[in-house]
Amino acid sequence: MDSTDKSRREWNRLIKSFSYACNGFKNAFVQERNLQIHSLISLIVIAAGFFFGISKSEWLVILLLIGGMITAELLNTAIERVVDLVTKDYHPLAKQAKDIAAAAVFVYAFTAIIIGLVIFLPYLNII
Ligand SMILES: Nc1ncnc2c1ncn2[C@@H]1O[C@H](COP(=O)(O)OP(=O)(O)OP(=O)(O)O)[C@@H](O)[C@H]1O
Repeated sequence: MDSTDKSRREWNRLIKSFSYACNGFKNAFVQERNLQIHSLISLIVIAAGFFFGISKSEWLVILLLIGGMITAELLNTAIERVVDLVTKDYHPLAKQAKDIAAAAVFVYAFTAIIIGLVIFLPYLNII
């Protein structure tokens, strides 16, 4: 196999991985109301960023928060699916796994809200 074939196969693998990730996002988005709500809030925050003309460093923080929030929600969904795959019966460890994953999203969301307020409140001339 020459190097052109090898790099074509690498590209195909990369494209396949990307399409699996797109499918994963689509599935989670269609089925998870929380992910839809977080995506909507993200769009509102982006619109607010344009409206208030926030600085470049503020944009970087906001984008990091949005990416982190959606990533946390996706990981939470993945954990829920794995738990449901392992058992449909009540199990204290299943409960712990789901509740801890949900807590991770909550902690991230709470942090994001605080940082969001620190960024946007000065633009509202409230503080
Ligand atoms: N197999 C299980 N064993 C024990 N507790 C479970 C099990 N499955 C879910 N639970 C618990 O029941 C509650 C509801 O879980 P559920 O799977 O409906 O997710 P959820 O928190 O409603 O999230 P979502 O709305 O994203 O589905 C949670 O406290 C969860 O820990």
